[in-house]
Amino acid sequence: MTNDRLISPSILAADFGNLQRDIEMLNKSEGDWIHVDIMDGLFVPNISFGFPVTEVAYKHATKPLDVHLMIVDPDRYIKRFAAAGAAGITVQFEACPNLHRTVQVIKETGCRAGVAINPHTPVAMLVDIIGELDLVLVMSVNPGFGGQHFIDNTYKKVAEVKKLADECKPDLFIEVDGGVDQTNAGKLFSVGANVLVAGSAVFAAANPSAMISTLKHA
Ligand SMILES: O=C(CO)[C@@H](O)[C@H](O)COP(=O)(O)O
Ligand SMILES: [Fe+2]
Repeated sequence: MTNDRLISPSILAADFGNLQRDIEMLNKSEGDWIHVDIMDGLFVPNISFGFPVTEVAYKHATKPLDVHLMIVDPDRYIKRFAAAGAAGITVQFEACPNLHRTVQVIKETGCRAGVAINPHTPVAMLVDIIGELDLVLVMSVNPGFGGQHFIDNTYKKVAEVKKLADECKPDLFIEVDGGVDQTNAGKLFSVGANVLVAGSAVFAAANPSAMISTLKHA
């Protein structure tokens, strides 16, 4: 497995009536992680799901759970998501007034620590913390919903994260999330992303597993 072109399909777009089936499909696919979107109706204007669904995903998955917390005050729930099966936990920069402490709490659980930045948040806001992170997630839509249109300014931001990472954190995972499909995946990898999240592109495809392969080799 190469480490520079990972795909993290988002189960937000899965069929929740057939979640076990969809996770088993992901297990057999070329996908690397399984992206789990947690939305609280406060940080974002939508509620997705919480611990029970995360636990079901963990029970059936043979791949690491990549948990994306779009919630206010995430410190309250980090340990519980780790116990529910997260391998990595990503919090939103905009939801964390004491970000070093939050990252420390994630690391204490043994999970990979990630920070996501919204489309309007400059990459420069991460300068003083990037060395502590395992993953930076560049949001390419405003978080809260699947199926939104990819924001083109993301390419520039990914290149900026890559430049920073080359200076102080060469093994950083640089993840992109929102509106990722076969029209932008290749360019995202070429400007420095090494993990792509895809929900609608995968689960709306006639052959989701083949779409995962298409994205991975874009
Ligand atoms: O975090 C989010 C949305 O806020 C994502 O992870 C979505 O689940 C991606 O869905 P698509 O844009 O790929 O449909
Ligand atoms: Fe996400």
